Amino acid sequence: MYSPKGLISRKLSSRAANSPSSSTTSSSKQFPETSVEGFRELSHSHYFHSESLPVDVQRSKENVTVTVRFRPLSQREIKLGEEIAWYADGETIARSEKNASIAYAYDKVFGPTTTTRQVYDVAAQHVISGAMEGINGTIFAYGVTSSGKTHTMHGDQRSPGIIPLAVKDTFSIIQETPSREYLLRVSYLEIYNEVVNDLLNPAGQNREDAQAIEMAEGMSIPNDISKA
Ligand SMILES: Nc1ncnc2c1ncn2[C@@H]1O[C@H](COP(=O)(O)OP(=O)(O)OP(=O)(O)O)[C@@H](O)[C@H]1O
Repeated sequence: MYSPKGLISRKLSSRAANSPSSSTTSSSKQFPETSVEGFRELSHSHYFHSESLPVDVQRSKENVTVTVRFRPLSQREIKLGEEIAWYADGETIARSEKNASIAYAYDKVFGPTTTTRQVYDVAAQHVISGAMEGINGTIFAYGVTSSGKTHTMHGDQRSPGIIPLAVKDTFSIIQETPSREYLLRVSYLEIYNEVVNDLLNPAGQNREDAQAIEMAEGMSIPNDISKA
């Protein structure tokens, strides 16, 4: 369901302005070209895709939404004298610092001060509530190395990521709906260089399960529900 190197979802309305390889995108078939093109341009950001209902139903009638999150420069990058190359111009535009005429439009663009909670509320929460009502949904993050995918998806105790926030919401909904019986299955996967890694496999190369379990325990999920 989740990859710390990337996140996916279902309705896309990625629109890239001034990009030769992308125009208004209204179907998921056009998604790969549009997202990959934009992604390569945005080195300190990553895409956040969510399926199910769009971020803004009034504005978008697409099944897939694409959200961009810019992270702040790291201390190391600041020391190296690196500069911000792209910034969030308003709520939907990613604009080049060097050439203001180059801009890409998305369903939502978050700047470096945005919290993961805010990203979750806008771009992911509706996928979880939809899934609990039987609407299939997918959320994935996609971006270059160090763009912030793990920070957004996994997070830490201080700033829980999309996965722990989604798990918490899922169990809250279960708790609030005693008349219905739920069966939850959980997997934790990473797709890297087209290889799928099972992050819950103790023999796997890239284990993040210990940290994930620690975080889930810290979120006090009631015993009777966590065993369901
Ligand atoms: N929104 C943010 N605010 C503050 N720091 C961030 C943010 N996003 C990422 N970082 C920091 O940037 C660094 C790189 O982020 P992260 O490890 O999440 O990237 P990644 O895309 O998962 O990288 P990789 O593909 O190499 O696994 C980390 O130190 C992380 O804490």
